[in-house]
Amino acid sequence: MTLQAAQKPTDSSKALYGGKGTRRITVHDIAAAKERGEKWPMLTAYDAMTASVFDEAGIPVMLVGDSMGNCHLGYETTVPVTMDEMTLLSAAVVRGTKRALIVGDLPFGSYQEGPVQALRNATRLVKDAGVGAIKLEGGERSLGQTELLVQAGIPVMSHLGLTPQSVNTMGYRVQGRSDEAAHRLVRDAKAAQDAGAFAVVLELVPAEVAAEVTRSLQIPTIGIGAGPDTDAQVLVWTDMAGLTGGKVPRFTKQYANLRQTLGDAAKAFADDVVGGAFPQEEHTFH
Ligand SMILES: Nc1nc(=O)c2c([nH]1)NC[C@@H]1CN(c3ccc(C(=O)N[C@@H](CCC(=O)O)C(=O)O)cc3)CN21
Ligand SMILES: CC(C)C(=O)C(=O)O
Ligand SMILES: [Mg+2]
Repeated sequence: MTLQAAQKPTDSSKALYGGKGTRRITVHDIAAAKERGEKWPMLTAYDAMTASVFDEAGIPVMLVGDSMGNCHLGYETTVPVTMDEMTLLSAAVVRGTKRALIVGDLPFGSYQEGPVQALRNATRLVKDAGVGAIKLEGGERSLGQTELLVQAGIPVMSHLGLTPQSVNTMGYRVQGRSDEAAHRLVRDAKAAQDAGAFAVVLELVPAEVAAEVTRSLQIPTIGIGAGPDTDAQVLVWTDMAGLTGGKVPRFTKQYANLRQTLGDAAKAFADDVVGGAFPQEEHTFH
């Protein structure tokens, strides 16, 4: 934060979270939040109904993550997710929301061939699904893609550190632990910023490294497993709400236990049907 920004009185009515604004949030609002030194939350969403709940709760930015692969579509990883799946679910999330900036994740194989492929697929998410921005993994390795998209008028969110689309070469390990890897991360982040990215996701990197990247950039950093010093925090919504089955990453905090709640509701319904307690007169037409 610049000294000038620090001394500016904060206008809380403009806040991304808790502010009074009702129109759709844009990347300009994200830049303004960084100027004010405001921290903000981001959640993934994969369907219209859940997205509408988060929109009404005031979540300012939602990511239609390719984590839909393992969290919504039943795949093992994010790798199999297709552009058709991403387009369908992104359109649903856009329809379910009025205020949040919706970011569509470019899935594996939809931008690695080069800038032209990236532009074709990002354009599809903007035109057919209505997203306000797209996200892609990689800093220097995705430079050409980022530049062409920004030139075409599509806001780009970069994603560094653990990039799950590279699970087959990287695994799911903390990134940027060595000095060399930490320097590479700072370089990648600056490259993304110079190419025109409006924000950078930092996934599973040491807190100290995420703090250094955050200090080095003018655009906001969004952490997931990256400690407390990033400008924003993102979680996969099913992890945050306690709906994900099985093991969840240690960086997740569970704010509800939807898996238990939904399972209990299903059992209560089943018990009522089997025992004849549902339907009752008020549920019945004559
Ligand atoms: N449900 C879910 N939550 C996520 O956060 C998430 C996904 N799915 N799918 C896409 C990526 C993959 N992510 C992952 C996957 C595994 C680990 C993991 O196993 N992490 C170890 C730490 C490993 C280490 O210490 O190096 C952990 O115990 O958290 C982390 C992030 C994050 N994303
Ligand atoms: C974890 C976030 C950053 C993501 O890329 C996803 O949900 O796909
Ligand atoms: Mg993703």
